[in-house]
Amino acid sequence: MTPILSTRNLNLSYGSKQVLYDIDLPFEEKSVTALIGPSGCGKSTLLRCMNRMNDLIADCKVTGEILYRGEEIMNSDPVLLRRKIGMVFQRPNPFPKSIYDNIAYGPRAHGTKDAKTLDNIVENSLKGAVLWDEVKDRLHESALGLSGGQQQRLCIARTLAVNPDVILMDEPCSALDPIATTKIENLIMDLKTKYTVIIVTHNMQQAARISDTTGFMYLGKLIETGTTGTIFSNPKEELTERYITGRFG
Ligand SMILES: Nc1ncnc2c1ncn2[C@@H]1O[C@H](COP(=O)(O)OP(=O)(O)OP(=O)(O)O)[C@@H](O)[C@H]1O
Repeated sequence: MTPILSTRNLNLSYGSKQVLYDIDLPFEEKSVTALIGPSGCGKSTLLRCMNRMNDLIADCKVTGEILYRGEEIMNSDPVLLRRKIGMVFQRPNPFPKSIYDNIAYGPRAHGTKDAKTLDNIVENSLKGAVLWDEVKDRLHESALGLSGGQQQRLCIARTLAVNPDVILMDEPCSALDPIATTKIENLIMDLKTKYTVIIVTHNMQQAARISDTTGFMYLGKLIETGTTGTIFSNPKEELTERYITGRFG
């Protein structure tokens, strides 16, 4: 199978400090890939490369290839790329606007004006993020009145509203309680029927529960990647085994 997204010989430096080394990693379509590894190993940096978020950081230098559907992403329009490869952050970051306007913001920015079309996008995106039933009677109230878990599902719905292919998630549950975390984990498993999900997580149980493929990183290198079952039960590398058994990290 051809991966939807892949990196080849990807190196990245912030100024004189190199933080990613020769990363070769394919991401299969409609699957969940978890990136794990100790703090500072480069997981978020790698994730941010996938939709050129690192372009926004001064003195960040990237070399190598990142192919999205066979095309080098550095040749793409970053705004269009971020529409196809959306991102959900660690802390829910709704706009200080109504629930409706949070979701309609992206489609409006991309030129959708028709009210009925926007209504449909808002409803379908909220349904896609399993939030519709909880908010359908308060769409015009402030999104800041939602709980943290609801805000995070709203941010996922906001990503879905512009019809992405890939959703990047940077520790999306780290600010949430266990019940809200379970809802997001269940949602991620639903999302992979339509989307490709790449998630950075510190929580190894979470990676084991929800991902199909796991990549283990250490000091900016991809040490090992494989099916999640294999990485957690029979890793090839001793370093991976030491990490997943909690002997460092
Ligand atoms: N904007 C930046 N400028 C300079 N250095 C940075 C920047 N962002 C990250 N770094 C450095 O790059 C390295 C990798 O950081 P990154 O956040 O990608 O790691 P991580 O594995 O996601 O860590 P964590 O799990 O703690 O979030 C770290 O040494 C970090 O200090």
